Amino acid sequence: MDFVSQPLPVSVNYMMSKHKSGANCSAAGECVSEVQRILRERFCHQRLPDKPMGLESQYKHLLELLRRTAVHGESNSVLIVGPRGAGKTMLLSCALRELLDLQEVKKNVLLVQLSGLLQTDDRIALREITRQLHLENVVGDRVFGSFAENLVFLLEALKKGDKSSSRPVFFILEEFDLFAHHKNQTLLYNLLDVSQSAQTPVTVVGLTCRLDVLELLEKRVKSRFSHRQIHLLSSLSFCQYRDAFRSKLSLPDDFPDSKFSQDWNVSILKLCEDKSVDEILRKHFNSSTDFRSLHLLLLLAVSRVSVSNPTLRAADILEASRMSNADTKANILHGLSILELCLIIAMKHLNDTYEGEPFNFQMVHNEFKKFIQRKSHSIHNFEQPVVLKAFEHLLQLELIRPVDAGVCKVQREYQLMCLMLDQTQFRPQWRARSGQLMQEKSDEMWQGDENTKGMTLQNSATLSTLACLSLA
Ligand SMILES: Nc1ncnc2c1ncn2[C@@H]1O[C@H](COP(=O)(O)OP(=O)(O)OP(=O)(O)O)[C@@H](O)[C@H]1O
Repeated sequence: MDFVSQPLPVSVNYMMSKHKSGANCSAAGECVSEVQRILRERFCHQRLPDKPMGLESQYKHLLELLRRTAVHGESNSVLIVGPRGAGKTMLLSCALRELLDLQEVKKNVLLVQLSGLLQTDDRIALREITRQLHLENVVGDRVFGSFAENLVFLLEALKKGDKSSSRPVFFILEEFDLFAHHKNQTLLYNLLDVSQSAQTPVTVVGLTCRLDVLELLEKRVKSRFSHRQIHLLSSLSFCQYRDAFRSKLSLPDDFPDSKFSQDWNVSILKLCEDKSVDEILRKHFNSSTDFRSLHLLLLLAVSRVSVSNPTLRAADILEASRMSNADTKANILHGLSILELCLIIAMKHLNDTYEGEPFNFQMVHNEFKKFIQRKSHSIHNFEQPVVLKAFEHLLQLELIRPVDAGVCKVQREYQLMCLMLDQTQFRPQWRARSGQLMQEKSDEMWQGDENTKGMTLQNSATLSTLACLSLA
Protein backbone atom coordinates (compact mmCIF):
# COMPACT_ATOMS: atom_id res chain seq x y z
CA MET A 1 0.00 0.00 0.00
CA ASP A 2 1.34 3.40 -0.89
CA PHE A 3 1.01 5.20 2.45
CA VAL A 4 2.69 8.31 1.12
CA SER A 5 -0.08 9.04 -1.33
CA GLN A 6 -2.85 8.14 1.15
CA PRO A 7 -4.71 11.22 2.43
CA LEU A 8 -4.01 11.92 6.10
CA PRO A 9 -6.90 12.00 8.58
CA VAL A 10 -8.28 15.49 8.90
CA SER A 11 -7.23 15.85 12.53
CA VAL A 12 -3.60 14.92 11.70
CA ASN A 13 -3.63 17.17 8.70
CA TYR A 14 -5.04 19.89 10.84
CA MET A 15 -2.43 19.43 13.60
CA MET A 16 0.36 19.53 11.05
CA SER A 17 -0.98 22.50 9.24
CA LYS A 18 -1.36 24.38 12.52
CA HIS A 19 2.39 24.50 12.96
CA LYS A 20 3.14 25.76 9.52
CA SER A 21 3.57 29.42 8.86
CA GLY A 22 0.69 31.00 7.04
CA ALA A 23 -1.35 27.90 7.76
CA ASN A 24 -4.51 29.76 8.71
CA CYS A 25 -6.09 29.42 5.33
CA SER A 26 -5.41 25.71 4.97
CA ALA A 27 -6.58 25.08 8.57
CA ALA A 28 -9.82 26.90 7.79
CA GLY A 29 -10.15 24.77 4.67
CA GLU A 30 -9.67 21.59 6.72
CA CYS A 31 -12.26 22.72 9.25
CA VAL A 32 -14.79 23.55 6.55
CA SER A 33 -14.37 20.16 4.87
CA GLU A 34 -14.61 18.41 8.23
CA VAL A 35 -17.83 20.34 9.02
CA GLN A 36 -19.25 19.33 5.66
CA ARG A 37 -18.26 15.69 6.18
CA ILE A 38 -19.86 15.48 9.63
CA LEU A 39 -23.05 17.23 8.66
CA ARG A 40 -23.45 15.38 5.37
CA GLU A 41 -23.10 12.06 7.20
CA ARG A 42 -25.76 13.24 9.62
CA PHE A 43 -28.19 14.30 6.92
CA CYS A 44 -27.62 11.32 4.63
CA HIS A 45 -28.79 8.79 7.23
CA GLN A 46 -25.29 7.40 7.77
CA ARG A 47 -25.36 8.29 11.45
CA LEU A 48 -28.22 7.53 13.82
CA PRO A 49 -29.42 10.25 16.16
CA ASP A 50 -28.52 9.77 19.86
CA LYS A 51 -32.20 9.36 20.74
CA PRO A 52 -35.32 9.33 18.57
CA MET A 53 -36.94 12.70 19.08
CA GLY A 54 -40.58 12.74 20.25
CA LEU A 55 -40.92 8.93 20.07
CA GLU A 56 -39.94 8.01 23.64
CA SER A 57 -42.90 5.74 24.46
CA GLN A 58 -42.71 3.88 21.12
CA TYR A 59 -38.97 3.46 21.60
CA LYS A 60 -39.41 2.00 25.10
CA HIS A 61 -42.13 -0.36 23.89
CA LEU A 62 -40.06 -1.67 20.98
CA LEU A 63 -36.88 -2.01 23.00
CA GLU A 64 -38.70 -4.03 25.66
CA LEU A 65 -40.15 -6.39 23.02
CA LEU A 66 -36.79 -6.98 21.43
CA ARG A 67 -35.09 -7.38 24.82
CA ARG A 68 -37.56 -10.07 25.82
CA THR A 69 -36.61 -12.10 22.75
CA ALA A 70 -32.88 -11.50 23.09
CA VAL A 71 -32.63 -12.08 26.85
CA HIS A 72 -35.55 -14.36 27.78
CA GLY A 73 -35.98 -16.18 24.47
CA GLU A 74 -39.63 -15.06 24.01
CA SER A 75 -40.95 -15.07 20.47
CA ASN A 76 -42.97 -12.16 19.20
CA SER A 77 -44.22 -10.21 16.20
CA VAL A 78 -44.81 -6.50 15.82
CA LEU A 79 -45.62 -3.97 13.12
CA ILE A 80 -44.19 -0.46 13.05
CA VAL A 81 -46.61 1.70 11.08
CA GLY A 82 -46.06 5.30 10.04
CA PRO A 83 -45.86 7.61 7.02
CA ARG A 84 -42.72 7.89 4.88
CA GLY A 85 -39.84 9.51 6.72
CA ALA A 86 -41.60 9.16 10.09
CA GLY A 87 -38.54 7.39 11.50
CA LYS A 88 -39.56 3.70 11.41
CA THR A 89 -36.14 2.43 10.33
CA MET A 90 -34.40 4.90 12.63
CA LEU A 91 -36.51 3.83 15.64
CA LEU A 92 -35.73 0.16 15.04
CA SER A 93 -32.03 0.83 14.42
CA CYS A 94 -31.77 2.86 17.65
CA ALA A 95 -33.47 0.09 19.65
CA LEU A 96 -31.18 -2.55 18.10
CA ARG A 97 -28.14 -0.36 18.76
CA GLU A 98 -29.01 -0.10 22.44
CA LEU A 99 -29.78 -3.81 22.67
CA LEU A 100 -26.63 -4.93 20.90
CA ASP A 101 -24.55 -2.84 23.28
CA LEU A 102 -25.14 -5.60 25.84
CA GLN A 103 -22.29 -8.09 25.43
CA GLU A 104 -24.33 -11.26 26.06
CA VAL A 105 -26.96 -10.14 23.52
CA LYS A 106 -24.42 -9.15 20.88
CA LYS A 107 -22.82 -12.61 20.95
CA ASN A 108 -26.10 -14.44 20.66
CA VAL A 109 -28.60 -12.54 18.54
CA LEU A 110 -28.90 -12.97 14.77
CA LEU A 111 -30.36 -10.38 12.43
CA VAL A 112 -32.05 -11.01 9.11
CA GLN A 113 -33.04 -7.95 7.14
CA LEU A 114 -35.36 -8.24 4.17
CA SER A 115 -37.06 -5.63 2.06
CA GLY A 116 -40.22 -6.05 0.04
CA LEU A 117 -38.61 -3.95 -2.68
CA LEU A 118 -35.64 -6.32 -3.04
CA GLN A 119 -36.98 -9.75 -2.16
CA THR A 120 -39.82 -9.76 -4.62
CA ASP A 121 -40.75 -13.42 -4.16
CA ASP A 122 -40.41 -16.02 -1.42
CA ARG A 123 -37.71 -18.00 -3.20
CA ILE A 124 -35.43 -14.96 -3.36
CA ALA A 125 -36.28 -14.14 0.25
CA LEU A 126 -35.37 -17.64 1.42
CA ARG A 127 -32.06 -17.49 -0.43
CA GLU A 128 -31.35 -14.16 1.26
CA ILE A 129 -32.25 -15.56 4.69
CA THR A 130 -29.84 -18.48 4.10
CA ARG A 131 -27.12 -16.05 3.04
CA GLN A 132 -27.59 -13.71 5.99
CA LEU A 133 -27.55 -16.64 8.43
CA HIS A 134 -24.34 -17.93 6.76
CA LEU A 135 -25.93 -21.32 6.17
CA GLU A 136 -25.19 -21.77 2.46
CA ASN A 137 -22.72 -24.57 3.20
CA VAL A 138 -25.10 -26.30 5.60
CA VAL A 139 -27.91 -26.27 3.04
CA GLY A 140 -25.61 -27.30 0.19
CA ASP A 141 -27.50 -29.21 -2.54
CA ARG A 142 -30.20 -30.44 -0.17
CA VAL A 143 -33.69 -30.46 -1.72
CA PHE A 144 -36.66 -29.54 0.45
CA GLY A 145 -40.25 -30.63 0.06
CA SER A 146 -41.73 -27.31 1.10
CA PHE A 147 -40.89 -23.79 2.10
CA ALA A 148 -41.76 -24.51 5.74
CA GLU A 149 -39.42 -27.50 5.78
CA ASN A 150 -36.61 -25.34 4.43
CA LEU A 151 -37.19 -22.59 7.01
CA VAL A 152 -37.40 -25.05 9.92
CA PHE A 153 -34.16 -26.66 8.71
CA LEU A 154 -32.46 -23.24 8.74
CA LEU A 155 -33.65 -22.48 12.26
CA GLU A 156 -32.66 -25.95 13.49
CA ALA A 157 -29.20 -25.41 12.10
CA LEU A 158 -28.85 -22.38 14.36
CA LYS A 159 -29.37 -24.40 17.53
CA LYS A 160 -26.39 -24.56 19.79
CA GLY A 161 -24.50 -27.74 20.66
CA ASP A 162 -26.70 -28.66 23.62
CA LYS A 163 -29.77 -28.75 21.34
CA SER A 164 -31.91 -27.05 23.98
CA SER A 165 -31.15 -23.42 23.36
CA SER A 166 -31.48 -21.68 20.02
CA ARG A 167 -30.00 -18.36 19.07
CA PRO A 168 -32.69 -15.67 18.96
CA VAL A 169 -33.34 -14.35 15.46
CA PHE A 170 -34.83 -10.98 14.54
CA PHE A 171 -36.51 -10.97 11.15
CA ILE A 172 -36.88 -7.39 9.96
CA LEU A 173 -39.22 -6.92 7.03
CA GLU A 174 -39.01 -3.44 5.48
CA GLU A 175 -41.98 -2.58 3.24
CA PHE A 176 -43.90 -5.34 5.00
CA ASP A 177 -47.05 -4.80 2.89
CA LEU A 178 -45.21 -5.89 -0.28
CA PHE A 179 -44.59 -9.35 1.23
CA ALA A 180 -48.36 -9.76 1.43
CA HIS A 181 -48.44 -9.82 -2.39
CA HIS A 182 -46.21 -12.93 -2.57
CA LYS A 183 -47.91 -16.13 -3.73
CA ASN A 184 -49.94 -17.67 -0.86
CA GLN A 185 -48.06 -15.37 1.59
CA THR A 186 -45.90 -18.40 2.33
CA LEU A 187 -42.98 -16.46 3.84
CA LEU A 188 -45.22 -14.42 6.15
CA TYR A 189 -47.21 -17.50 7.14
CA ASN A 190 -44.11 -19.50 8.03
CA LEU A 191 -42.30 -16.69 9.84
CA LEU A 192 -45.35 -15.78 11.90
CA ASP A 193 -46.03 -19.46 12.54
CA VAL A 194 -42.53 -19.94 13.93
CA SER A 195 -42.95 -16.78 16.03
CA GLN A 196 -46.09 -18.29 17.57
CA SER A 197 -44.78 -21.75 18.31
CA ALA A 198 -42.17 -22.28 20.99
CA GLN A 199 -39.58 -23.78 18.58
CA THR A 200 -37.05 -20.98 18.25
CA PRO A 201 -36.97 -17.50 19.79
CA VAL A 202 -37.92 -15.39 16.81
CA THR A 203 -39.25 -11.85 16.55
CA VAL A 204 -40.72 -10.66 13.30
CA VAL A 205 -40.67 -6.87 12.94
CA GLY A 206 -42.57 -5.46 9.98
CA LEU A 207 -42.20 -1.84 8.84
CA THR A 208 -44.87 -0.32 6.70
CA CYS A 209 -46.56 2.91 5.66
CA ARG A 210 -49.94 1.26 5.16
CA LEU A 211 -52.41 1.68 7.97
CA ASP A 212 -54.62 -1.02 6.45
CA VAL A 213 -51.83 -3.57 6.27
CA LEU A 214 -53.73 -6.17 8.29
CA GLU A 215 -56.46 -6.20 5.66
CA LEU A 216 -53.90 -7.49 3.19
CA LEU A 217 -53.10 -10.59 5.25
CA GLU A 218 -54.81 -13.91 4.60
CA LYS A 219 -56.89 -15.28 7.48
CA ARG A 220 -54.39 -17.99 8.42
CA VAL A 221 -51.53 -15.43 8.38
CA LYS A 222 -53.49 -12.83 10.34
CA SER A 223 -54.38 -15.34 13.04
CA ARG A 224 -50.70 -16.03 13.63
CA PHE A 225 -49.79 -12.36 14.01
CA SER A 226 -49.67 -10.99 17.58
CA HIS A 227 -51.53 -7.81 16.51
CA ARG A 228 -48.95 -5.64 18.24
CA GLN A 229 -48.62 -2.39 16.35
CA ILE A 230 -46.47 0.63 17.05
CA HIS A 231 -47.78 3.75 15.35
CA LEU A 232 -45.49 6.67 14.57
CA LEU A 233 -47.69 9.70 14.23
CA SER A 234 -45.81 12.96 14.42
CA SER A 235 -46.64 15.01 17.49
CA LEU A 236 -43.72 17.35 16.98
CA SER A 237 -44.29 20.99 17.97
CA PHE A 238 -42.63 23.87 16.14
CA CYS A 239 -40.32 24.49 19.12
CA GLN A 240 -39.10 20.88 18.96
CA TYR A 241 -38.66 21.23 15.22
CA ARG A 242 -36.56 24.38 15.71
CA ASP A 243 -34.52 22.61 18.41
CA ALA A 244 -33.93 19.75 15.98
CA PHE A 245 -32.77 22.30 13.39
CA ARG A 246 -30.28 23.72 15.90
CA SER A 247 -28.99 20.41 17.19
CA LYS A 248 -28.68 18.91 13.70
CA LEU A 249 -26.48 21.85 12.64
CA SER A 250 -24.40 22.00 15.83
CA LEU A 251 -20.90 20.55 15.86
CA PRO A 252 -19.97 17.83 18.38
CA ASP A 253 -17.61 18.47 21.33
CA ASP A 254 -14.91 16.24 19.83
CA PHE A 255 -14.52 18.45 16.73
CA PRO A 256 -10.74 18.81 16.06
CA ASP A 257 -10.73 22.64 16.28
CA SER A 258 -12.56 23.73 19.42
CA LYS A 259 -12.36 27.44 18.55
CA PHE A 260 -13.92 26.86 15.14
CA SER A 261 -16.66 24.64 16.56
CA GLN A 262 -17.48 27.18 19.28
CA ASP A 263 -17.78 29.97 16.71
CA TRP A 264 -19.84 27.72 14.48
CA ASN A 265 -22.23 26.74 17.28
CA VAL A 266 -22.66 30.38 18.32
CA SER A 267 -23.42 31.32 14.72
CA ILE A 268 -26.06 28.55 14.58
CA LEU A 269 -27.67 29.91 17.74
CA LYS A 270 -27.79 33.36 16.15
CA LEU A 271 -29.22 31.84 12.99
CA CYS A 272 -32.07 30.29 15.00
CA GLU A 273 -32.94 33.73 16.33
CA ASP A 274 -33.02 35.27 12.86
CA LYS A 275 -36.55 36.26 11.84
CA SER A 276 -36.24 35.25 8.18
CA VAL A 277 -34.87 31.80 9.14
CA ASP A 278 -37.73 31.36 11.58
CA GLU A 279 -40.17 32.18 8.82
CA ILE A 280 -38.62 29.65 6.43
CA LEU A 281 -38.62 26.96 9.11
CA ARG A 282 -42.25 27.65 9.92
CA LYS A 283 -43.14 27.31 6.24
CA HIS A 284 -41.31 23.99 6.03
CA PHE A 285 -42.83 22.78 9.28
CA ASN A 286 -46.33 23.61 8.05
CA SER A 287 -45.83 21.71 4.81
CA SER A 288 -44.13 18.68 6.34
CA THR A 289 -42.84 17.81 9.79
CA ASP A 290 -40.72 14.91 8.60
CA PHE A 291 -37.00 15.10 9.17
CA ARG A 292 -36.17 13.90 5.69
CA SER A 293 -37.27 17.18 4.10
CA LEU A 294 -35.50 19.14 6.85
CA HIS A 295 -32.33 17.16 6.09
CA LEU A 296 -32.61 18.05 2.41
CA LEU A 297 -32.94 21.74 3.27
CA LEU A 298 -29.91 21.62 5.59
CA LEU A 299 -27.86 19.61 3.12
CA LEU A 300 -28.39 22.25 0.45
CA ALA A 301 -27.54 25.03 2.91
CA VAL A 302 -24.38 23.32 4.20
CA SER A 303 -23.10 22.80 0.66
CA ARG A 304 -22.85 26.60 0.39
CA VAL A 305 -20.32 26.79 3.23
CA SER A 306 -16.79 27.45 1.98
CA VAL A 307 -13.48 28.96 3.15
CA SER A 308 -14.65 32.42 2.10
CA ASN A 309 -18.01 31.80 3.79
CA PRO A 310 -17.14 29.61 6.81
CA THR A 311 -20.43 29.98 8.69
CA LEU A 312 -24.03 29.43 7.72
CA ARG A 313 -25.90 32.62 6.97
CA ALA A 314 -29.61 33.30 6.73
CA ALA A 315 -29.12 33.88 2.99
CA ASP A 316 -27.83 30.28 2.63
CA ILE A 317 -30.95 28.90 4.30
CA LEU A 318 -33.11 31.14 2.11
CA GLU A 319 -31.39 29.95 -1.07
CA ALA A 320 -31.57 26.31 0.06
CA SER A 321 -35.27 26.71 0.73
CA ARG A 322 -35.76 28.22 -2.73
CA MET A 323 -33.90 25.31 -4.32
CA SER A 324 -35.71 22.63 -2.36
CA ASN A 325 -39.07 24.14 -3.29
CA ALA A 326 -38.15 24.54 -6.96
CA ASP A 327 -40.41 22.98 -9.53
CA THR A 328 -38.24 20.22 -10.99
CA LYS A 329 -40.25 19.92 -14.19
CA ALA A 330 -39.94 23.60 -14.92
CA ASN A 331 -36.22 23.31 -14.20
CA ILE A 332 -35.85 20.63 -16.87
CA LEU A 333 -36.96 23.21 -19.41
CA HIS A 334 -33.73 25.09 -18.74
CA GLY A 335 -31.70 22.25 -20.17
CA LEU A 336 -33.67 21.65 -23.38
CA SER A 337 -32.21 22.23 -26.83
CA ILE A 338 -33.71 24.85 -29.09
CA LEU A 339 -35.41 22.22 -31.24
CA GLU A 340 -36.95 20.61 -28.15
CA LEU A 341 -38.15 24.01 -26.94
CA CYS A 342 -39.71 24.65 -30.34
CA LEU A 343 -41.54 21.33 -30.15
CA ILE A 344 -42.84 22.12 -26.67
CA ILE A 345 -44.17 25.45 -27.96
CA ALA A 346 -45.76 23.72 -30.93
CA MET A 347 -47.45 21.32 -28.48
CA LYS A 348 -48.64 24.21 -26.38
CA HIS A 349 -50.12 25.79 -29.53
CA LEU A 350 -51.93 22.58 -30.33
CA ASN A 351 -53.17 22.42 -26.76
CA ASP A 352 -54.50 25.96 -26.98
CA THR A 353 -56.09 25.37 -30.38
CA TYR A 354 -57.72 22.02 -29.57
CA GLU A 355 -58.46 22.83 -25.93
CA GLY A 356 -56.19 20.28 -24.31
CA GLU A 357 -56.98 17.40 -26.69
CA PRO A 358 -54.10 14.92 -27.14
CA PHE A 359 -51.77 15.22 -30.13
CA ASN A 360 -49.35 12.98 -32.00
CA PHE A 361 -45.90 13.51 -33.45
CA GLN A 362 -47.20 14.25 -36.94
CA MET A 363 -49.41 17.06 -35.66
CA VAL A 364 -46.53 18.58 -33.71
CA HIS A 365 -44.19 18.27 -36.69
CA ASN A 366 -46.73 19.96 -38.99
CA GLU A 367 -47.12 22.81 -36.53
CA PHE A 368 -43.35 23.12 -36.33
CA LYS A 369 -43.04 23.15 -40.14
CA LYS A 370 -45.65 25.90 -40.39
CA PHE A 371 -43.56 27.94 -38.02
CA ILE A 372 -40.39 27.35 -40.05
CA GLN A 373 -42.17 28.46 -43.22
CA ARG A 374 -43.14 31.69 -41.55
CA LYS A 375 -39.70 32.28 -40.04
CA SER A 376 -37.39 30.40 -42.36
CA HIS A 377 -34.57 32.86 -41.64
CA SER A 378 -34.63 32.27 -37.92
CA ILE A 379 -34.40 28.52 -37.42
CA HIS A 380 -32.62 25.66 -39.04
CA ASN A 381 -34.84 23.24 -40.97
CA PHE A 382 -34.30 19.92 -39.17
CA GLU A 383 -34.84 16.56 -40.89
CA GLN A 384 -37.82 14.52 -39.69
CA PRO A 385 -35.70 11.80 -37.93
CA VAL A 386 -33.92 14.52 -35.97
CA VAL A 387 -37.23 16.05 -34.93
CA LEU A 388 -38.54 12.61 -33.98
CA LYS A 389 -35.46 12.00 -31.84
CA ALA A 390 -36.05 15.31 -30.03
CA PHE A 391 -39.70 14.34 -29.56
CA GLU A 392 -38.65 10.99 -28.05
CA HIS A 393 -36.26 12.76 -25.72
CA LEU A 394 -39.16 14.84 -24.41
CA LEU A 395 -41.01 11.57 -23.85
CA GLN A 396 -38.03 10.19 -21.92
CA LEU A 397 -37.95 13.34 -19.77
CA GLU A 398 -41.65 12.76 -19.08
CA LEU A 399 -42.56 16.21 -20.34
CA ILE A 400 -45.03 14.41 -22.60
CA ARG A 401 -46.83 11.14 -21.85
CA PRO A 402 -48.71 8.64 -24.04
CA VAL A 403 -52.45 8.89 -23.44
CA ASP A 404 -52.82 5.13 -23.49
CA ALA A 405 -49.51 3.38 -22.79
CA GLY A 406 -51.15 -0.02 -23.39
CA VAL A 407 -51.69 0.58 -27.12
CA CYS A 408 -48.32 -0.29 -28.59
CA LYS A 409 -49.54 -1.38 -32.04
CA VAL A 410 -49.91 2.24 -33.19
CA GLN A 411 -46.97 3.58 -35.17
CA ARG A 412 -44.75 5.80 -33.02
CA GLU A 413 -45.50 8.91 -35.08
CA TYR A 414 -49.24 8.53 -34.56
CA GLN A 415 -49.33 7.61 -30.89
CA LEU A 416 -51.47 10.09 -28.95
CA MET A 417 -49.63 12.13 -26.32
CA CYS A 418 -50.47 14.78 -23.79
CA LEU A 419 -48.31 17.60 -22.50
CA MET A 420 -47.37 17.30 -18.83
CA LEU A 421 -46.73 21.03 -18.27
CA ASP A 422 -49.17 23.70 -17.23
CA GLN A 423 -49.24 27.43 -17.88
CA THR A 424 -47.48 28.33 -14.63
CA GLN A 425 -44.51 26.15 -15.54
CA PHE A 426 -44.25 27.76 -18.96
CA ARG A 427 -43.89 31.48 -18.88
CA PRO A 428 -41.21 32.21 -16.25
CA GLN A 429 -38.98 29.40 -17.52
CA TRP A 430 -39.32 30.61 -21.04
CA ARG A 431 -38.07 34.06 -20.19
CA ALA A 432 -35.25 32.70 -18.08
CA ARG A 433 -34.12 30.35 -20.84
CA SER A 434 -34.18 32.96 -23.58
CA GLY A 435 -32.33 35.37 -21.30
CA GLN A 436 -29.74 32.72 -20.53
CA LEU A 437 -29.15 31.97 -24.19
CA MET A 438 -28.87 35.65 -24.91
CA GLN A 439 -26.05 35.94 -22.43
CA GLU A 440 -24.28 32.75 -23.49
CA LYS A 441 -23.80 33.59 -27.13
CA SER A 442 -23.10 36.96 -28.56
CA ASP A 443 -21.39 36.43 -31.92
CA GLU A 444 -23.95 37.74 -34.32
CA MET A 445 -25.94 40.86 -33.94
CA TRP A 446 -29.48 40.95 -35.02
CA GLN A 447 -32.22 43.52 -34.72
CA GLY A 448 -35.56 42.01 -33.60
CA ASP A 449 -38.83 42.45 -35.43
CA GLU A 450 -42.22 43.34 -33.98
CA ASN A 451 -42.62 39.79 -32.62
CA THR A 452 -39.73 40.27 -30.24
CA LYS A 453 -41.37 43.42 -28.95
CA GLY A 454 -38.47 45.74 -29.61
CA MET A 455 -35.79 43.72 -27.91
CA THR A 456 -32.28 43.70 -29.31
CA LEU A 457 -31.15 40.19 -29.91
CA GLN A 458 -27.60 39.04 -29.59
CA ASN A 459 -27.19 36.06 -31.87
CA SER A 460 -28.83 33.51 -34.09
CA ALA A 461 -29.30 30.92 -31.35
CA THR A 462 -31.16 33.44 -29.26
CA LEU A 463 -33.00 34.50 -32.32
CA SER A 464 -34.40 31.01 -32.77
CA THR A 465 -35.50 30.84 -29.16
CA LEU A 466 -37.11 34.19 -29.19
CA ALA A 467 -38.67 33.41 -32.52
CA CYS A 468 -40.20 30.51 -30.62
CA LEU A 469 -41.42 33.00 -28.08
CA SER A 470 -43.33 34.75 -30.79
CA LEU A 471 -44.98 31.42 -31.51
CA ALA A 472 -46.10 31.06 -27.93
N1 LIG B 1 -38.06 11.24 15.67
C1 LIG B 1 -36.92 11.39 15.01
N2 LIG B 1 -35.79 11.78 15.65
C2 LIG B 1 -34.64 11.95 14.99
N3 LIG B 1 -34.47 11.71 13.66
C3 LIG B 1 -35.54 11.30 12.98
C4 LIG B 1 -36.83 11.11 13.61
N4 LIG B 1 -37.71 10.72 12.67
C5 LIG B 1 -37.04 10.65 11.53
N5 LIG B 1 -35.74 10.97 11.70
C6 LIG B 1 -34.72 11.03 10.66
O1 LIG B 1 -35.41 11.14 9.41
C7 LIG B 1 -34.79 10.35 8.41
C8 LIG B 1 -35.80 9.39 7.82
O2 LIG B 1 -36.14 8.38 8.78
P1 LIG B 1 -36.39 6.85 8.40
O3 LIG B 1 -35.56 6.43 7.22
O4 LIG B 1 -36.26 6.06 9.64
O5 LIG B 1 -37.92 6.93 7.95
P2 LIG B 1 -38.88 5.73 7.55
O6 LIG B 1 -40.16 5.95 8.29
O7 LIG B 1 -38.19 4.42 7.74
O8 LIG B 1 -39.11 6.04 6.03
P3 LIG B 1 -39.53 5.02 4.86
O9 LIG B 1 -40.98 4.70 5.07
O10 LIG B 1 -39.31 5.82 3.61
O11 LIG B 1 -38.63 3.82 4.97
C9 LIG B 1 -33.63 9.64 9.10
O12 LIG B 1 -32.43 10.35 8.80
C10 LIG B 1 -33.94 9.72 10.57
O13 LIG B 1 -32.74 9.77 11.33
